[in-house]
Amino acid sequence: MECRVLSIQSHVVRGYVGNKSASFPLQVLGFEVDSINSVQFSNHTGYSHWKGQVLTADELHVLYEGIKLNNVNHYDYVLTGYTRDTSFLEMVVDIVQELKRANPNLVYVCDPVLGDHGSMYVPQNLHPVYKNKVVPVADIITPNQFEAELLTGKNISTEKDAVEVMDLLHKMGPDTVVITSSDLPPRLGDRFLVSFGSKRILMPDGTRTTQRIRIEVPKVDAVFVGTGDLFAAMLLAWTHHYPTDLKVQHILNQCVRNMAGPGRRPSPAQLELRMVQSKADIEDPTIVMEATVI
Ligand SMILES: Nc1ncnc2c1ncn2[C@@H]1O[C@H](COP(=O)(O)OP(=O)(O)O)[C@@H](O)[C@H]1O
Ligand code: PXP
Repeated sequence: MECRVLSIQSHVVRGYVGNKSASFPLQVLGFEVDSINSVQFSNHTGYSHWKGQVLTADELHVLYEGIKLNNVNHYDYVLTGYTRDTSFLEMVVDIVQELKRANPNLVYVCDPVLGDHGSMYVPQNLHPVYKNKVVPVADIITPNQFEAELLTGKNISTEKDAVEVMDLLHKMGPDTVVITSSDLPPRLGDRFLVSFGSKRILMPDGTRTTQRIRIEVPKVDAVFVGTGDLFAAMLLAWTHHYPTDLKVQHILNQCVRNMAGPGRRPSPAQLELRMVQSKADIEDPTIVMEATVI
């Protein structure tokens, strides 16, 4: 059956971030993707120069009205990433709420793109909008450590802190929280990357429980931009196909490990392609990694 995603993220002429990183892998996995470009930039903002346009809230509204007038505003998922404008982000919240009223089963996957490694790469005034308006309507969020700390006001220096931060994020709204990367010391050695996942689950007897995992995967010795966007898209895809499988993060990370042979640095495009392999393909028991229930 058709599964349709409304993806509101950046577009870049050169490179793979935002919709350029998320749409094609989702399409390969069988999703229909309707994309709205929150910005159209020459390249991502990590370059020395970048130029382009930012879509305003009014322009977003016009596009959404067009979809609505044709009565094709029926979505199973909304996926959002990079935005630069507060009123645009507020309009996204209005759209998500309206789409949820039309389809109460709609799942909103939000990558709260604010920054990384201690510095913001979007305007500061987006922070309160994510915290007070966007996160409360999201079902799945994928902050990195810096974003999780900003949203909760709590630093993560230990695994216990990470659990507390994920609990605080659950209290703000989302049932699924993934801290996609952290600076915590890996148990397997410093060439690994530590991330966390937490899911609030309604049990058959009506009680609620929280399942949490810590994942360590081999770190590729390079810095990527657009991996967060790709990650959020693939989390959407794999949680859709395997709704009860908490190992989704583990599976995704295996893809990254798979394409990184010794001494090889994958390009973002390769990374993108490897992340859409089938589940059977990527479950390779010879790969050294650790996923622990915490
Ligand atoms: N250097 C790396 N080595 C291995 N995997 C990586 C690396 N960088 C990113 N990833 C993968 O991409 C995911 C998202 O990356 P992250 O840097 O946390 O996102 P963001 O861009 O939002 O900060 C990680 O969970 C991991 O699976
Ligand atoms: C235009 C644009 N989109 C998206 C991103 C997000 O990239 P990532 O997936 O690495 O968080 C960035 C980060 O610089 C960006 O400049």
